Order: sequence, then C-alpha cells, then structure tokens
Amino acid sequence: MGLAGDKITIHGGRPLNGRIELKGAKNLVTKAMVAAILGETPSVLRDVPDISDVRVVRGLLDVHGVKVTSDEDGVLTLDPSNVESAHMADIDAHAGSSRIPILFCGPLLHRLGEAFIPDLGGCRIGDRPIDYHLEVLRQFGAVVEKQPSGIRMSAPNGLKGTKVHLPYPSVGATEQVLLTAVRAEGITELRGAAIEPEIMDLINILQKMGAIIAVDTDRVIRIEGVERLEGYSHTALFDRNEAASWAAAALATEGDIFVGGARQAEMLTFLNVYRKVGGKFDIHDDGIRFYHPGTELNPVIIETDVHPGFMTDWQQPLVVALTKAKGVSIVHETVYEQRFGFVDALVEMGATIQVHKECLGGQACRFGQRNFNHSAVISGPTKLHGADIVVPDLRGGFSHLIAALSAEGTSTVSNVGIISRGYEKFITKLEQLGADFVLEG
Ligand SMILES: CC(=O)N[C@H]1[C@@H](OP(=O)(O)OP(=O)(O)OC[C@H]2O[C@@H](n3ccc(=O)[nH]c3=O)[C@H](O)[C@@H]2O)O[C@H](CO)[C@@H](O)[C@@H]1O
Ligand SMILES: C=C(OP(=O)(O)O)C(=O)O
Repeated sequence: MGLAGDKITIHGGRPLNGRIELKGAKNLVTKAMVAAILGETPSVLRDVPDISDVRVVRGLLDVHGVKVTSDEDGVLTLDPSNVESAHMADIDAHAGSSRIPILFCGPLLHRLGEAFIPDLGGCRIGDRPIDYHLEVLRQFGAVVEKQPSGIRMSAPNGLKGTKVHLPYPSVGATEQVLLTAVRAEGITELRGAAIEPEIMDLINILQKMGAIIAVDTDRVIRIEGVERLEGYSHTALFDRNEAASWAAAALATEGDIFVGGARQAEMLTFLNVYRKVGGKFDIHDDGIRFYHPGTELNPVIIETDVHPGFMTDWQQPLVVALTKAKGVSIVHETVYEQRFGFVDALVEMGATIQVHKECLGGQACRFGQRNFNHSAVISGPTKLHGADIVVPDLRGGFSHLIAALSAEGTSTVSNVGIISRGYEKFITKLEQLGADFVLEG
C-alpha cells in the first residue's frame, strides 16, 4: 500500500522526542473533496494531508470529471465543471481502502440524476453496514438498486427535503443527509445527528458554498435546500485523531512530543482522560506539547462514544500507554463491535489484556448480550518485548508501531502501508522524533 516492503524493523526502548506538524483531518478533508461536486465553480481546500484516503477520493473525483490540481503543498483546487460530460452509465470506479464513495450519492444524484457506488473499503472493525445511508437516500426520493459490485441509484423525480431520525448518531449518515439536503427541494429536518467537529467543519464549508443549515440543540439539524451552490475556499480542521495518537505515543515511549496544529477545543475530552492517566500537556497557540510525567501512570475507566464523548479512534493508541499504567484499566468500546483485534499482538508482546463480551465499566451499549468482545481489561504496568506483528487496521496499526517503539528489543511490523490511510508521512515523522528503525525493501 504505497510503502516499500510494507515492513519496518523497530529497535524499541527509545523515547520519541521532538516536534511534528499536523495537517487537515482525514475525516473532514475527504468529505470536503466530495462537497466540491455540488458547486458550480471551483473550490480550494488547504491543509490537505498526503494520505492514501485522499488519493482514493481524488481518483474517484477524476473518474467523475472533477479536475483536481495541487499547485502547492497541501492545497487542492477542485474544478467540477466537467461532471456532466464525464458521466458514463457504467463507470468502473473502485472504493479502494476508503468508505467515502457512499457520500458521492447525493451530489451525483443532484448533478446527473443517477450514481453508481462501488463496494466500500475502510477499516474492518465491525460489520459497518450502510443501511442508514440507503434509508436516508430513499427518503429523499432516490431509487436504490443493489448490484453485484456496488449500488446503482437514480432520482427520477429529483430529491426532496424530508424528516429523518437516525437510530444512532452515525457520522457518515449525518454527512449523507447534509450533502443531499443542501440541494434538495424544500426543508430537511435531521434528528439524532452526529455533531463531531469534522461534521461542524463540513457545515462551515457548505455554508460558504451558499447552503442554509441550522444546528439546533439535542442533535437536531435543519437544512433549507437551495437551487445553486458555489465553490468554496477553506482551510481544513486539524486532525484531532492523529494528534491523540502522537499524544499516546509520547506516553507509551516516555517521550515528549509537540504536536503542531493541535487545538484544545476539539480535544477537551481526550485531554481530560490524558490528565487522569497522568500525562502532561501544555497548550500553546500553535499546538499542544504532550509528555510523560516521569512518574507512574494511572489506570482509567473509559467508554468510547459519539462526540462529545471519548472518540473511538483514540482508544487503540491509548491502550498501549495503559499497559504501562499501575493498576487495572477498562475500555468499553460502544461505537464498533470488533475493535479489539489489535490487542492480540500486544498480549504477544507481554501485555496483560483480557477482552470480554459484557459491557464493562459503563452503561449497557448496543453490543451487550451479544457475541462481541467489546470491553477490554488492561492490567499493568507491564514491560513489552519485541515481536513480529502484522498491522490489522489503521489505528490498530499505529498502536502496534508505538508498542514496538516502547518495547525492549527488536520488532518487525508488517503491513504498515495501511497506516498511510490516515497518518501523513509517518515514517518521516518517526525519524524526526528519533525513532530507531529500518524500513524494509
Ligand atoms: C471516514 C470517517 O469519517 N470515518 C469515521 C466515521 O466512520 P463512519 O462514518 O463509517 O462511522 P459511523 O458514525 O457511521 O458509525 C458508527 C456506528 O453506526 C453504525 N452504522 C453506521 C451507518 C449505517 O448505515 N448503519 C450503522 O449501523 C456503524 O456500524 C457503527 O457501529 O465515524 C467513526 C465514528 O466516529 C470514526 O471511527 C471513523 O474514523
Ligand atoms: C475507522 C477509521 O476510519 P474509516 O472510517 O475511514 O475506516 C479511523 O479513522 O480510525
């Protein structure tokens, strides 16, 4: 997946120290790129990271006639003026490793009256159905037809505003509603919306384009459809998930990392937990310094949740740091049913972690009384030792890297290409932070 050899040999035990810079959030940038289809004029997006999910979306936009150019580092211009002429009934598009193609539905239906969406990628951390997306699109008036390698859609009578109530505040389904409702005829009322900072930044972008969107209390969003949207000019929100990952790396390796571009407001919940674990941080105008206290770390009880709760994507890297805390920590994963596959490698490296089917340490969640190992009990402190490990998914992969960096001895970590889905230039960043490793191949 874009990295020579896809394997790293890591000599662990050296603290990560230094400064790295963040760019825009994977979970915003990729959606902002799709939003450009809705404009009549070109859009400009700044702080775009060089990650493989961006490359996948760029490839799909290209297939659909959106000309994407990058003149400067991290600045994309997206010109959608050829979407109509590029349209072919049977576009052979591929989702690659990304889940973003499902969000092309509304914009393409508005512009072309039909859309073909290939089967989705993304991390395999649960079943990840798209039933909410399809139901929402049907409510807007789309006709959805499943095909062997994807989904074909049409909107013979156009798309009309509707009342939607999501059964769970899904990030993707909320974005689906936004990207469809802004150009649908009439008013859409969305209840049970996700309100992650990346969604708020997508709303900022859509408003710049000419949309009318009101965010009310209690997860209610109201959108008044408009007939025309223009291109936007926007600097993407920073990647708070990457920031949390490097913060966890600083703790796990007993290091000190200044994460340039990280901001407090979007990380409040993470910072509270970091402080309870014993991690230190200093907030600056241009970033946040995260560092190990030099004393024992404390165990914590965490439940992952939708925003403003503790983000599920923060859990995997933090678990590595929790193997070093004195006492018993509990992590109850309530967003994805199968997000603890990565702990097998940590156990092989010497960690003491048990996973359970019960909802531990918090409220009963959607996965209780079912066959999902979705609670983890981590006992520490344990010393990790080197091992040969294979990266299972994006965040699991990052946690394997920091486990190997914090371990005594040598590890080989394979399949590291997956990590470039969401971490820009992570090899360069590891070098900047003084990691001791060799890239194979
Ligand atoms: C590209 C992107 O932005 N990815 C993020 C996005 O994923 P994504 O948008 O895929 O995640 P969702 O918020 O939609 O998923 C949350 C839960 O809802 C369920 N669900 C979702 C849709 C649906 O149609 N049916 C259904 O049952 C999922 O299986 C999951 O259990 O939000 C997640 C939760 O913050 C993050 O972990 C991902 O990093
Ligand atoms: C689950 C993640 O991403 P995606 O939805 O793109 O698979 C993630 O970023 O951790």
